[in-house]
Amino acid sequence: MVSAVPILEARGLGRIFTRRGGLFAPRSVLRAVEGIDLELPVGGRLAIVGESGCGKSTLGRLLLGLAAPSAGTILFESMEHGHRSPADWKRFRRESALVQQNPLAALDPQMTIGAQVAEPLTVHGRARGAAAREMAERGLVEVGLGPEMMARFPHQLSGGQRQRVVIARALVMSPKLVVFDEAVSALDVSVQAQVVGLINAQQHRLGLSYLFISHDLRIVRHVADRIAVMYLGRIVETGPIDAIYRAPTHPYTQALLAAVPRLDPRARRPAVTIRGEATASAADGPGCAFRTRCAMAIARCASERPELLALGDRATACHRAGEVSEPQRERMELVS
Ligand SMILES: Nc1ncnc2c1ncn2[C@@H]1O[C@H](COP(=O)(O)OP(=O)(O)OP(=O)(O)O)[C@@H](O)[C@H]1O
Repeated sequence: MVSAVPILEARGLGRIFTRRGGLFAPRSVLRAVEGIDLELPVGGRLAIVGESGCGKSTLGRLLLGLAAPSAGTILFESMEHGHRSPADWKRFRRESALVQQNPLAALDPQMTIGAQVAEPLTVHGRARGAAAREMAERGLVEVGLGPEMMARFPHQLSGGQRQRVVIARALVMSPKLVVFDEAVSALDVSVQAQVVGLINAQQHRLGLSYLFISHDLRIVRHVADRIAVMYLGRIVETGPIDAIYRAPTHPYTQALLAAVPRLDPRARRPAVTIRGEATASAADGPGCAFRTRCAMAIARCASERPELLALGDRATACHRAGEVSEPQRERMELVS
């Protein structure tokens, strides 16, 4: 059951990276994340999607306080990150977790699986010794791994088993908030399905609130209630996942979904990619950052940045939102 009270909120969130210039190149500023507003209700499951480099990981790290924002505020359980004392940060660290793509990099090759899953419990003073080991073993069983895994080392496990270990370690503290950042992207399709099932089961069991960051639109449908589509640092469309998949209104979301033919097994569309690439410079200036790749762009798109405007429980940042008809959409796919 999803509560209406947000556990996590972001307002006007931004992160700038300054790139040092070379001999002939001036310093440049990259707006990796800009103007992000979002709310995650207790028990909410929000997917963040978009192409590589659009700022998804940076957003996840900002929300977890692992990177400092250049602008905006983040509130977890109504407390601003910027106002946290060291003790408040400690509590937040206990109550939040990040699960990343590469389990081998996340695990220590020299430590047994049992010791690694128990580690957060001892580090945060929750349990130690036999009690911590028992909780770790239970955590492993909950992600479908037998107690015999306790004594093994990461290299003795398959990729899917290692990712389960990473999830067990993230969940052993019963966190309230988890950011899954491309958490299943490196796994085989069948293992992906198992891990997605596991995430769903654990979410249900713990009443977790989470962000699920992915570039893979086939997967997010199975793990999220709402979706936010990012393009060059900004959210361009957001809303309930079923409604957005059924009727996307932003041309970028439409193109992303059109590029995933297997979303709808009845559709016999070829896999297509959106023409061109997202270039960071397109986000500078007054217009829409997507206009250079958009088959629907008009003069206004170059002169005026579309705001993220709400319509009911969804919102879109496009001057031509919702104008695209089914036949036009087919043509758009052919253009790309
Ligand atoms: N520490 C950093 N210093 C400089 N630029 C950075 C840094 N971290 C990220 N960036 C840049 O910020 C932009 C957003 O990166 P980010 O990793 O958040 O995107 P992403 O959508 O998660 O992409 P991917 O899926 O490829 O990880 C990219 O252009 C990236 O090169």
